[in-house]
Amino acid sequence: MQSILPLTLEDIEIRRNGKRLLGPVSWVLDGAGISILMGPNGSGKTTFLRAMHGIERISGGRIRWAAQAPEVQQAQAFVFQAPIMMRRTVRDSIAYPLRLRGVSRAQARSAAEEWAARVGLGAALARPAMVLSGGEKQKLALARALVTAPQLLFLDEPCANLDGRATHDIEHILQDACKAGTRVVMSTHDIGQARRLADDVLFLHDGRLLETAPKDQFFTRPATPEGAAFLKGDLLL
Ligand SMILES: Nc1ncnc2c1ncn2[C@@H]1O[C@H](COP(=O)(O)OP(=O)(O)OP(=O)(O)O)[C@@H](O)[C@H]1O
Repeated sequence: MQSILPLTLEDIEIRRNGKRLLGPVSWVLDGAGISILMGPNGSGKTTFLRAMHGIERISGGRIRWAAQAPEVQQAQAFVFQAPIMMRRTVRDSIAYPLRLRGVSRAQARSAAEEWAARVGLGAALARPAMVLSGGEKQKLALARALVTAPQLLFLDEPCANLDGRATHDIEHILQDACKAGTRVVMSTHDIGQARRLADDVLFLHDGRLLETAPKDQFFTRPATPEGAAFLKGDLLL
């Protein structure tokens, strides 16, 4: 399949009710690895991820992909902070994106079982997805996203409801997905997680992309006073 990357953002801006939520932001998403969005609450991380994924109306600027619409949609996935569950079992929920892509029922079920085991839901295959705990829903959402081996995966705070063990497992799954060729872009509040996972960091403040830097550079020599203050744990007003 043709690569959907690079994704080029040219001065994109998002405004709602006269308020600027994001932008203007320019960025090119390409290559391999894990990019991590950091920034204080309300700095625009979720809005930025949603804009790239194509589910946020753009008020200005341009978004360009290297491929056409159907491929672009099929080759990417998004794990939401509060994933929406279907009225299906865990097994069928994970199998669903494959069924949509025309994979046979038997193959989809077998891939779903493999992914359920990988995210630690192997014992929950027959349970309704709706009754899972918050952390289990996040794991299911990750399995449902990765079962199609997407070229590009967006995640919004994927470990927000998870304990240390589950976070560790998810981080390894993301690193494996990355090695298998999935480009990952995610937000996190957890500076430790960014240090563990990031290849590069995008630092947002007040809807503006203040820094884009390789991880080591951002953590040792942030280029802006806001970035430095954020890393020190100061409140950014
Ligand atoms: N649909 C909307 N209409 C109006 N304002 C919105 C809308 N969605 C988000 N906002 C506002 O846009 C700003 C950016 O929100 P966003 O959720 O993108 O930030 P964030 O960095 O992801 O925050 P957090 O870390 O708290 O999840 C916030 O001030 C938020 O209140």
